[in-house]
Amino acid sequence: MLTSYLVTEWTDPITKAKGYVAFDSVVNGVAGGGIRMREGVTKEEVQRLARTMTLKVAALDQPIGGVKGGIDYPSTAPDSKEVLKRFLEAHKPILMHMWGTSEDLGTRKEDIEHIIVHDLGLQSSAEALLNKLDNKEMIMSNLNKGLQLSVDGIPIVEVATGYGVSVATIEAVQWLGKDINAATVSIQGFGSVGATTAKSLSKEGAKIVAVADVNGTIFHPDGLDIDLLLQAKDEKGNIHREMLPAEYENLPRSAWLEQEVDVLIPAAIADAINEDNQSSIKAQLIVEAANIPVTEEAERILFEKEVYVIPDFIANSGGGGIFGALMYKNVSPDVESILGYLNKQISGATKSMLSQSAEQKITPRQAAIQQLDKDRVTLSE
Ligand SMILES: NC(=O)c1ccc[n+]([C@@H]2O[C@H](COP(=O)([O-])OP(=O)(O)OC[C@H]3O[C@@H](n4cnc5c(N)ncnc54)[C@H](O)[C@@H]3O)[C@@H](O)[C@H]2O)c1
Repeated sequence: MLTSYLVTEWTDPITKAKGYVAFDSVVNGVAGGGIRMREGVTKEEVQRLARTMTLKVAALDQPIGGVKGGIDYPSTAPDSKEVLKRFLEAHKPILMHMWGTSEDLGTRKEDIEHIIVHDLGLQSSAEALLNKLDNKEMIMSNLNKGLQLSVDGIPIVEVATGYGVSVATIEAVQWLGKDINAATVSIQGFGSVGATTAKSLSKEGAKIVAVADVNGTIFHPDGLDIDLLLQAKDEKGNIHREMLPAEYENLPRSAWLEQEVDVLIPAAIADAINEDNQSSIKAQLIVEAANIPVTEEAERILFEKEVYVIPDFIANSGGGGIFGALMYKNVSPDVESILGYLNKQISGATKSMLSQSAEQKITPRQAAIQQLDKDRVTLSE
């Protein structure tokens, strides 16, 4: 049973939806982490996600703890923004003093920022974190400038997560003695993380042969045209099949996992790879773009079969890394500096994690945790 530093439980007075905020750790009185909205989210899932946040902020050397919010409600419901608003209103005191937040699965940064600034009257969704800094005004101005940047029309926070996943993938593929230009990839999820990962990896020359969204897997052995998929996707990450070429095959939702590819990238749900389906995996490398997409037991079994999992708190740290870069690392608010910082950070962490994993015959996750500051990540089970 996972224990957290602090957990709130909330019930929406109108829909009766449940919501949770789990602080896994608090450093300097504050913690950072996004809000997930999905039907079926449990307190335990939120606590596990908060644990990942503790590891992520420690890996990025940010002076904050790890927290996560979760609302058990369908993000596609017409009143989902109203539910999100009531959840944020109820947590206003925590947002003012302890919790810097952002988006996650099923929520959008613009919606969260809009509610926090316009409805709650705070300065920013990162207010609690900014209040701890001496030069708050200057950093807030850099943060606002940085967060407004975009690449090819896609907001930098989204681009950065996918970019970071692709940096970790390239390092790991090289470590396995392969070239990214010759690598084939299958991705679960085509929302903000899956789509930007696909875009970034295809730019680097990888061949994305399969992409799954909630409606099934789209497959083509010669590789999918990612720009076309991006045009065919809506803001929830649903791909409109009628906009795709007839030769693209429509396979069941689970087919993404079974493909003969070099790399699998789960970029959607928790526990996507588990004890029951891990035996169908043919890839040698799994890069966790989603949070907690591989169960502990599946990871252990796969490692025995020399299938390596690059952990979420290294691979998908790019989005959170931007906040850290602009708030704590003095990185200037332009695309080149931000992506350059993330590249150095994530490729360095991936390389040293993999060499320690090989040297000590431990999983990449165990190696990465060993490399973190013990005081930050002494976790209670
Ligand atoms: N958004 C971020 O900044 C961010 C950063 C780091 C990690 N993450 C993690 O990445 C994951 C995805 O987040 P997102 O923001 O891209 O979500 P999103 O809501 O934008 O997209 C989710 C995608 O997954 C697909 N999907 C949902 N259920 C599925 C299923 N059962 N099978 C196949 N596909 C399914 C949806 O169709 C959609 O394409 C989450 O685990 C999240 O915690 C998000």
